[in-house]
Amino acid sequence: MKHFEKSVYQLIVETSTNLPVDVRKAIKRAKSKENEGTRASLSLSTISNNISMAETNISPICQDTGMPTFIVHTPVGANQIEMKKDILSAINRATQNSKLRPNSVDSLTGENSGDNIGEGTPVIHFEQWEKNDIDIRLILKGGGCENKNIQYSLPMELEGLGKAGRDLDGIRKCILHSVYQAQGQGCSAGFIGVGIGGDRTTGYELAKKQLFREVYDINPNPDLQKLEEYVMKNANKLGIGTMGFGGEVTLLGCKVGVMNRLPASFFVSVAYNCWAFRRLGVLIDSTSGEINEWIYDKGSDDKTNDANQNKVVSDKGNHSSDQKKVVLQAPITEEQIRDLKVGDVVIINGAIHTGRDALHKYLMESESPVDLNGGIIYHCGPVMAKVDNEYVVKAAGPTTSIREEPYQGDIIKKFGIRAVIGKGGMGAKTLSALKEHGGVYLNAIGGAAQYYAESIKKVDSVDFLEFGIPEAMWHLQVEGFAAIVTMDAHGNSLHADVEKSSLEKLAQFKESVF
Ligand SMILES: O=C(O)C[C@H](O)C(=O)O
Ligand code: SF4
Repeated sequence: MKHFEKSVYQLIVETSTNLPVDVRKAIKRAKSKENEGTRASLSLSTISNNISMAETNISPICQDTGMPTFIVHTPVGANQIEMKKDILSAINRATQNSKLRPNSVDSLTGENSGDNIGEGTPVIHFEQWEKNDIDIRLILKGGGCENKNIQYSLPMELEGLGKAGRDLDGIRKCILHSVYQAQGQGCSAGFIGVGIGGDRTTGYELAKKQLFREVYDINPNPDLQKLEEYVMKNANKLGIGTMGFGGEVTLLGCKVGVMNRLPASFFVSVAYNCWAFRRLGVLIDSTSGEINEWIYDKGSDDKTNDANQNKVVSDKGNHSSDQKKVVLQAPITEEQIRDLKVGDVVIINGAIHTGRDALHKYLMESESPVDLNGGIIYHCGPVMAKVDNEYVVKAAGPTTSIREEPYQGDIIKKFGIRAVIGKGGMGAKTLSALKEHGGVYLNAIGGAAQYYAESIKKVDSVDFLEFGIPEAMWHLQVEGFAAIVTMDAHGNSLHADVEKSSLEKLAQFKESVF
């Protein structure tokens, strides 16, 4: 199979950079349901714009290219050992060419392997079938949405919904709860795959497998079809919206599968996938290794961007006249920060510094290599390329901020940081530090990695490269970097408000339906 490696490489590049048509359609539909000018609508414009940019630039849609997971069906007698070698080679090549971010991290030492290859990564499932072609499907599911997966063990008591029993109605409650608990942190609006039954392991596998179904297919099982339709109709009533900003559309797809279980166990496993729902597949000729056919429609001609695309979040926020647009340049003063309120749009120029999990832990015990007084921290793990010995940003959207909740408040105060950019919001401890010290939390659009990469004009330098590319502290110069104040120095948090109101809305689904 002379061309197999090249075909797998093509599959990886397309999956990372070119969103499938059914996903684009779902995003376009969501956009049409949001009122013009709202935060949700403007965020969806940024997302659509980002999707087009990724396709044009042949660069990752989102900087987190996830856990590459392949499901391969091979003809009887095909050499799976050779295929695996080729898949690893293609993964390595795609990583070196900045189509994938190096994402394989040693869980004990924290060392990044640098090529996406390591114990357990990538994931490759082989199965035989009685056809002549090789069917190979790939999903790149990022870590932020993976963290929002959830597994329920019935019967149980669910927040807002009461008792969930071992029946279709109990399953219904679990699914609605799963959407609620994700809030905007998995880059809503999202897609869910649900696995009913199995054990803890196969339940999650079944859930993830559902994500390989087309967004607009119809479940052949009438009960599950009914359930999927119900969830699609009702989950959006939770009002969480794109990025958790509030809005009409929270869920873009729901696919449910079922398998047998043990008498003692009843699991409902939910795999949450962000809007950057990257999965494609190919049928490959098992003699030549050439691609015969693409299994899902690839993006290309369905341009989802619209007239609003370049206005993005820099337009007025949610129809309120006291929300303003402010240009900030570090170092920022306390006075400038105290002047900002939730809903304001901020345009950042000048220096920002990336920092995520490893850096926050480090800064708790050690000094910063640069002066952060009045500075801006960006929760981001970019994709970088080295061109002529200089680093160039290839993709750089925000990462989920809540992971830094144990550290952030202390770090803001210790180093005099004035603004934190991320996504999904932070908790009570950070909110109180923002109030005490005079700081803001700025929400960028999760997944919009091409859009933000464009506003990064220069990489000044880097510290802690030994943490790996995503975890290093990159010192960047930005121009026109737009984000929304979602937590201010007056104790207000849009995230806390949306969480509270969505919990109230969840309670309307308490009564039994099925
Ligand atoms: O690791 C990242 O860059 C982002 C992650 O997928 C997240 O959603 O937090
Ligand atoms: S940052 Fe958002 S869009 Fe990207 S992988 Fe994470 S959850 Fe998905």
